[in-house]
Amino acid sequence: MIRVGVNGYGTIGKRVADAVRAQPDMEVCGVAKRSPNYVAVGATEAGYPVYAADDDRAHEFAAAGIDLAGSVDKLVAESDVVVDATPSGVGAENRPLYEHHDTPALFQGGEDATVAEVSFNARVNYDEAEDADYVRVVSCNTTGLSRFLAPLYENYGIEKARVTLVRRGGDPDQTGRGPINDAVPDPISIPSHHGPDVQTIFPKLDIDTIGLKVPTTMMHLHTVNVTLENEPDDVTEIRDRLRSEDRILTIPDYAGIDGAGTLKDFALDAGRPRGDIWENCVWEESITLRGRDLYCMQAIHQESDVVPENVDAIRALSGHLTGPESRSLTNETLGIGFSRLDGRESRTLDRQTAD
Ligand SMILES: NC(=O)C1=CN([C@@H]2O[C@H](COP(=O)(O)OP(=O)(O)OC[C@H]3O[C@@H](n4cnc5c(N)ncnc54)[C@H](OP(=O)(O)O)[C@@H]3O)[C@@H](O)[C@H]2O)C=CC1
Ligand SMILES: O=C(OP(=O)(O)O)[C@H](O)COP(=O)(O)O
Repeated sequence: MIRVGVNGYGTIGKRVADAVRAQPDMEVCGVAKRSPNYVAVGATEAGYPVYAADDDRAHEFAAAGIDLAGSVDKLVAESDVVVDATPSGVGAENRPLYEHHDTPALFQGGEDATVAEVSFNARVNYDEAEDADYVRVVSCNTTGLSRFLAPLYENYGIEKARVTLVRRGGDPDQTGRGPINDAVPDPISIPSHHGPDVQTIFPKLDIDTIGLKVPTTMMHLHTVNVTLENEPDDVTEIRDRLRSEDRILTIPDYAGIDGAGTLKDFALDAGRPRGDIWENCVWEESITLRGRDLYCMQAIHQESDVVPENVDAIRALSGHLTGPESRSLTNETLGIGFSRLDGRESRTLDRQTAD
């Protein structure tokens, strides 16, 4: 059993902890939290030993009636691997703690790429993490782009990728974020950090990215334009390649899923925990070919798409399963890949091919 400690139990940390607990070869040895709020209460109710991320605030946990198992130092010492899911920049400050205990660690996409030896995506470069002690799981948007680009890169070659990222303003629990009535270039300069970040996964890829923020908490939405090196036979060939990817959910036109709202409703109806959508969500109708130019739109659930990647990165660091074995086990245990939309045809796309 791989003993996993989770340092930072927020949006990402709590999801990673639950996903780790679902694995037959892993156990959660504890989670570190800074504030004794409702999320900390949830951790105790879920049965996770709670450790203090900040010793100076330990007395606040006692006052709130939350028993602590110790300080984060003890959690790191007892873990085989630590998943650091603290806010951007804090992970880098924590790295000396992991080094001190000789404990391998994962960092998240809010950290600079220099925080770790390898930036990770399970579909593309699992093997590179096998010899590493410190791995960074790239951000939600970068994960979504890497999954989408991988089959295109492998099968056709990519001359150039151009992506506009319509970014959610904040997560549902981030009550202070916005905008609340605007569409804001973010960043206003081009490229956004996502292009260079994708290049930490595909070092030779030519990609430009543009970002803006809008007033929603649900999902990010990408418009993607890829100039392929070799022309596919037709658009259904692309659709079928995307369909065969384990962490891409393709949405047929009949489904009536017209945006992030219906996607979230679909996930809740399907009984997904917290309404999470671990897969990229690609609208089949949007897949369009003009010669070697491919156009497409996809939605990315920012709170959850990196969760299976964290699970696979833990295995990569521990080195006891291959990438395909790990991905398949993670998918099976979390329920990734099953969709009640499977096997249904998209009328519009088939018409487009017939034309
Ligand atoms: N949210 C998202 O959409 C995504 C986030 N990421 C990345 O994941 C990482 C975590 O983000 P997210 O889960 O959203 O963050 P949250 O703010 O939701 O959670 C952060 C957690 O870290 C704890 N924490 C805060 N400050 C410290 C500190 N100084 N030392 C130790 N622990 C601390 C918080 O504790 P407390 O609440 O008790 O203060 C909380 O438990 C970031 O790198 C982010 O960029 C990646 C993909 C998507
Ligand atoms: O990793 C994320 O997005 P990103 O890929 O735009 O950096 C998360 O959605 C966090 O984004 P935030 O930096 O807007 O909180």
